[in-house]
Amino acid sequence: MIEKQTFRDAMSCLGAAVNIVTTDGPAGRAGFTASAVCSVTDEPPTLLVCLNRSASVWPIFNRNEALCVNTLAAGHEALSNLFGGKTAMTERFSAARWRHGATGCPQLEGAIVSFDCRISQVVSVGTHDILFCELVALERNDDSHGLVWFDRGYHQLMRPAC
Ligand SMILES: NC(=O)C1=CN([C@@H]2O[C@H](COP(=O)(O)OP(=O)(O)OC[C@H]3O[C@@H](n4cnc5c(N)ncnc54)[C@H](O)[C@@H]3O)[C@@H](O)[C@H]2O)C=CC1
Ligand SMILES: Cc1cc2nc3c(=O)[nH]c(=O)nc-3n(C[C@H](O)[C@H](O)[C@H](O)COP(=O)(O)O)c2cc1C
Repeated sequence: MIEKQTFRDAMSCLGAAVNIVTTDGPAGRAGFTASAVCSVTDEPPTLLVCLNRSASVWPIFNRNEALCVNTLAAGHEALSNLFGGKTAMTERFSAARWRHGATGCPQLEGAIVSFDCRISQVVSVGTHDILFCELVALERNDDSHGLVWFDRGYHQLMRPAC
């Protein structure tokens, strides 16, 4: 049996994009930072987000049935920490500018890419819900540099000079 801490230490070796996942709808507005985001299939275009059921935002995502994955750019480190927990929702959202896409979920101005989605399926595994999200619309910003969560810290990724 692998200990939880041993698993986490190993997972900290996997670099991942950092995202602010937002929702809005009948249950209200919410957002949280997530590195557990992954492409699933391109027919239909679908990604997944893993959300801890003990997070304060879980009941809101569970009821709204739509979300937007906003992939963060270099310079978004403080915003990522703000959405990383223990902060009031109004404080999180007042720290940035947002647009509203097809689903009505908040899209972060300056995100590298925003995936506006409907939640198509939810599977519970252990402490988390895996939210399968079918793409409705997307917005890209090809000018900013990237941001990765690796070894418990942020690392900026420069685009190659052309
Ligand atoms: N999948 C998740 O729920 C993740 C949660 N976090 C949370 O952010 C905070 C800071 O994380 P780190 O500085 O990276 O240190 P950490 O030691 O808590 O986590 C190291 C790595 O383990 C994985 N991990 C952490 N908590 C997990 C969870 N509850 N379930 C599944 N995988 C998990 C992630 O890949 C994470 O980067 C912690 O509170 C952590 O729980 C961070 C990354 C992913
Ligand atoms: C870099 C980073 C990545 C995270 N990734 C995830 C994730 O993939 N899934 C998740 O459920 N929580 C993740 N978290 C933790 C949530 O952002 C946090 O639990 C969420 O903001 C809810 O906190 P609250 O219960 O205080 O509102 C991450 C936190 C950080 C700082």
